Amino acid sequence: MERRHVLVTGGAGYIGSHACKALAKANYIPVAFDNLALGHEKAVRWGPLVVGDIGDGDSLDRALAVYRPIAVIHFAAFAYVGESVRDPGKYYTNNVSGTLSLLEAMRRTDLRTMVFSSTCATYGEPKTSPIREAEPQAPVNPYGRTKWMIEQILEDYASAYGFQYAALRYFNACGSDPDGEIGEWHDPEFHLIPRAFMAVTGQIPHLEVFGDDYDTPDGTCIRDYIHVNDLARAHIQAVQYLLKGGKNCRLNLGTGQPTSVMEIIRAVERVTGRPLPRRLAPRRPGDPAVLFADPARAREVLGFTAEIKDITYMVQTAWNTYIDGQDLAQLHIGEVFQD
Ligand SMILES: NC(=O)c1ccc[n+]([C@@H]2O[C@H](COP(=O)([O-])OP(=O)(O)OC[C@H]3O[C@@H](n4cnc5c(N)ncnc54)[C@H](O)[C@@H]3O)[C@@H](O)[C@H]2O)c1
Ligand SMILES: O=c1ccn([C@@H]2O[C@H](COP(=O)(O)OP(=O)(O)O[C@H]3O[C@H](CO)[C@H](O)[C@H](O)[C@H]3O)[C@@H](O)[C@H]2O)c(=O)[nH]1
Repeated sequence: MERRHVLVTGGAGYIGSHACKALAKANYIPVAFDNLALGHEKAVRWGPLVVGDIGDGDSLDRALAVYRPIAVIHFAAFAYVGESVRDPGKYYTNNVSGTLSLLEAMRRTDLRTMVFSSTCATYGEPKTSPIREAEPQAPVNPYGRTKWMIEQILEDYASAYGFQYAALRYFNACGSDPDGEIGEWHDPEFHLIPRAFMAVTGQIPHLEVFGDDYDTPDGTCIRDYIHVNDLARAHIQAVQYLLKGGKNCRLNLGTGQPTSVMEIIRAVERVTGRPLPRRLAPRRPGDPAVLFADPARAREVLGFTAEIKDITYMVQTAWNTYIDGQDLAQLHIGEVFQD
């Protein structure tokens, strides 16, 4: 059968590049559309890279005309919670206006199928976990609000223009390609597991543990860590579900398994075989004590269940592709990881 194209905005980024690899394995041709603001050319290895901005309608029109994709998986966004509080304009412009520009380009070519990267940050600080999709949407920062706004825009585009969408609310993406071809290469990096590696390797003097007096068994925050390959697979299942005429949906993507910051710290020490220098720091504003998914709906709707449950394995895959700050700077200019 002819291999069909899928446009992957943000395809040079962390989750997007893993999705591209999974798409190619599933016999699609992933077309990465990325402005390389935060992504890496070297992470695009399974299909063409179009260097363009989702805010640029002409660039999108050209890519859609050349590749005629059957669907769009939309990862491109800024996703730093703290930065979104300091500079909300940057987030509303890139995430919300950028998505509107993309949706309008899709309308111009009569392409109406989108899988969208949403986040559990749309729930804000829910009173209880596991979190079901019906929980109130109450984001507590501009980043989360941009994602919730986009979900509502998608609903309006579905009603008025016949768009089909799946908004996938990820919990904490982690780990990397078990083959070691791509990894989580963020600069700057604020996520717990790569920050822990930075402390283990001396890139930073110590990991700050944001609070140990939460109402949790060991006092540290609890999250739901889902492996990036499981996330990638969920996106392909969502594309296939929509193309078969599946109903529009908003789904949690998590394992449903609660893991504390201390449990991550111990996994990092086990995997690296080194002590993790750490220091207690004040609670990070806006951090809920406990956040984990009820994954039942994604199973019912997409038939999706996260396969990787072992946190040590998740951390191991991340460690295998960890790149320190200096090499990461080189990755931007393409001097390492030659094909
Ligand atoms: N990492 C997580 O734990 C997590 C959790 C929930 C949701 N998400 C969402 O998943 C998506 C991907 O996250 P990630 O961790 O892979 O981030 P990432 O920064 O690694 O990838 C985002 C990519 O989008 C590109 N991009 C940004 N703005 C663009 C624009 N205007 N035009 C074209 N390209 C643009 C960047 O260059 C980058 O390659 C984001 O939408 C994020 O909000 C991530
Ligand atoms: O240096 C650190 C970094 C994190 N943490 C703790 O580790 C846990 C995980 O923190 P991350 O920053 O790795 O991720 P978040 O839980 O803040 O994730 C949120 O922000 C992400 C955006 O990057 C996603 O949108 C995700 O859905 C949303 O819940 C939190 O309890 C945090 O307090 C530390 O103790 N020290």
